[in-house]
Amino acid sequence: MAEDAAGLDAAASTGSAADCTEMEERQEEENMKADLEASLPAGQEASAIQCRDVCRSYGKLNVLSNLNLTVPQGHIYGLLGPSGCGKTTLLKCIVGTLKISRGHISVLGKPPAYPGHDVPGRMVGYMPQELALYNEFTISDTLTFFGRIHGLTAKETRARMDFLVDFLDLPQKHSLVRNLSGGQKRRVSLGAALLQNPELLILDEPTVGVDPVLRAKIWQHLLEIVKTGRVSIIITTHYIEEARQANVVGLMRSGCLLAEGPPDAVMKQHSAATLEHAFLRLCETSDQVGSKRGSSPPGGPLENSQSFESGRDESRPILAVGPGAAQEVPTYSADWKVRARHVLPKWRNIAALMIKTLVRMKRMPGSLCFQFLLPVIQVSLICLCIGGEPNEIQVAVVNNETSPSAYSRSLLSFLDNSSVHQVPLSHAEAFDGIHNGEYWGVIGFGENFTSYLTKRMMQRQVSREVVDGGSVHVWLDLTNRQIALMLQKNLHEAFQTFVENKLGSLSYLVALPIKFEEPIYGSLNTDFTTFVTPGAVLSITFYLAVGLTALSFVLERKEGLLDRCWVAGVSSLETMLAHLFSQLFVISVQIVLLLLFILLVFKLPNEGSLVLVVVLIVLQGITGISFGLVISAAIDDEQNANQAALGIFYPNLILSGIIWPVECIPYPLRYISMALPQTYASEALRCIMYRGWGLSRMMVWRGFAVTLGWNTFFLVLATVILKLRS
Ligand SMILES: Nc1ncnc2c1ncn2[C@@H]1O[C@H](COP(=O)(O)OP(=O)(O)OP(=O)(O)O)[C@@H](O)[C@H]1O
Repeated sequence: MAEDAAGLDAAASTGSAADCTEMEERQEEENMKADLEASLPAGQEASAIQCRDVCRSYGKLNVLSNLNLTVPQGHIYGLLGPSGCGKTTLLKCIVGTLKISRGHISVLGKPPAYPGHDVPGRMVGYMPQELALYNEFTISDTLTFFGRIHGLTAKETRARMDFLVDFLDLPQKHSLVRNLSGGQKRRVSLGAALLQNPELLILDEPTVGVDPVLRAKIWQHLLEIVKTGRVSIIITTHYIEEARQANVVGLMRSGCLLAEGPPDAVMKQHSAATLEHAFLRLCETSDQVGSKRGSSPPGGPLENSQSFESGRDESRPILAVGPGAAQEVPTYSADWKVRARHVLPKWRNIAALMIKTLVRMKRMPGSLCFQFLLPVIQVSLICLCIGGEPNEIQVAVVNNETSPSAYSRSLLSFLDNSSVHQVPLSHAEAFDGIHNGEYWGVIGFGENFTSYLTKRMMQRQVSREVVDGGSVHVWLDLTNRQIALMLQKNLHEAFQTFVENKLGSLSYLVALPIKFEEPIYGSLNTDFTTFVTPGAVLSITFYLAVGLTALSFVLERKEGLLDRCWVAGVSSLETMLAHLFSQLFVISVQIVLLLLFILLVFKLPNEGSLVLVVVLIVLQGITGISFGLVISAAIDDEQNANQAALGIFYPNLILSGIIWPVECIPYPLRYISMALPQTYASEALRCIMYRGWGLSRMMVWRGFAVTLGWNTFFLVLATVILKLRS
């Protein structure tokens, strides 16, 4: 506390002797530069990283404000600062996973992600703050995966792996990452950053959760690898004192660099015995000057820090190292071939990512089986439970005829007994029962039904009483339309069979004057299942692909895996293509199983080309993957991603005419329905399967065209969102 108070006093006296202090500071800066230059081995004055006037904000929150930082070549740079001051953000800007809003960054001679530059790529080893490891991988899988991306041969990877397992004191290399302790996982993550012997190491808190002995060993290794002068390291740590081993430290606060220089020089300048005290003094001085200037704009400490030290360049740290902020930004150029190569996807990376997905699938056999079987289960449930004939429908029968040869008995015998269960009752019991919900209908016959019906059949003119008495009277509970319709249909069919039985060739005399000829397409027995299934197959394929894609990407981003792969040199396009190809494998198996079930088990007809059927379903799967990519590009959190995927499920299912014909949708909504990915596609699939149509028919090619259109739109949208958000 005494020291803190002294620091505050010193800061207070700064204002009264401003000129004097300024001169002293300049002198100190000169001394610092001299110290740093003296610490540089000959020929290493070049800088590995240069940040000039770097600004970066998240929305309205300014995280980096005119930050200047220089990491000399062949040095360890310890970046220190309190939690939330912007260290991780700065590192992400340096490796290129975040774009800066203003300023200039040069990493190993060029801006990050510059065409033809290997940053991100092989030149940089990045250990993010998150563990960023695949839990289903073993240590060996993890290092092999990054080895593949960096283009190491299997032999090189093995040699490095053996060294790193030994050096980082890792468990057996066949241990699963998910079974490792927190500290062991961090060491695997560090191993992945060190794997390819990069020229630049960017380590975000590599020693958190690591025991002091291993921490010392890691620092010793870092000091050793920089000795050659080829490797430069920037490291953040919460253990401020361990940064004394760094060649240069940068003290950061509220998005600005307060000081930068060799640790001893920083401590000397602030008459502090430890780096922690030096940092405390710097903060106090910064606060003093800030409050003296009265410049406390709203927006929190990040903005306050911009007004550090009155009368000097705000962006300049107290102890600048290397070229000043005013240095001109160099211009870079790359010819079109390099630019084209930079944009084109690398098959090596795509293959590495696909192998990664396959290895993960292999490690999760339960989940893979579920993925394969889920669509089959869903479509089986649809075929079994939707559109079939109701069974054992309870119907009350009030028959006032008693004779065993009565027509009423004969007619009732033609009623399908498996679907209609007849319960003979008295008039009162029957109506009590239907009012109590025990029966779906009451079928009534008058006592003269047989004689009246005979008269109706034989005589040209009959009275109204004869017509009424010779009719079957039916009272229905129409609250369930499907059951009521089935009862009506069964009664009509029973009557038709009865008439044919009684009148034989003369039955046409009592037939309705409407004759349904052989159907042009489909069969007379077509049920609702036949209508629903094609659309359901498309919808199932689409949604499973949406779910898998959206969730896997959101989770990978959340765990820092996407960033880590990007820094290793994998582009967003390569990630998307690899995901698309590996998902295509899953979709293909799903589709084969789906088709086997609907065509062979549930015997749905397919009059058209099986190739067209398969291609259309695969394209719908790709639409699902593309839509999943849009969700994962736009949404960071898995809960929101889930909600987005589920949120569109029901409206899309209803509006696409999958469970009920589009013709029933009222007009303003019909336009939306027509634009949806599955409306015309379902229609096209029905046309192929039931009408045997090919691509020459508009209703078929329109389904393909709309699906391809959506695929393109979703993929472009996902790419644009990813670009805008990086
Ligand atoms: N994706 C983001 N969206 C919005 N704000 C963010 C985001 N990432 C970081 N921030 C904010 O930016 C500020 C700096 O965060 P950053 O992670 O760079 O700090 P840090 O110095 O690395 O902290 P720590 O030492 O705790 O890791 C914090 O206020 C944080 O809340």
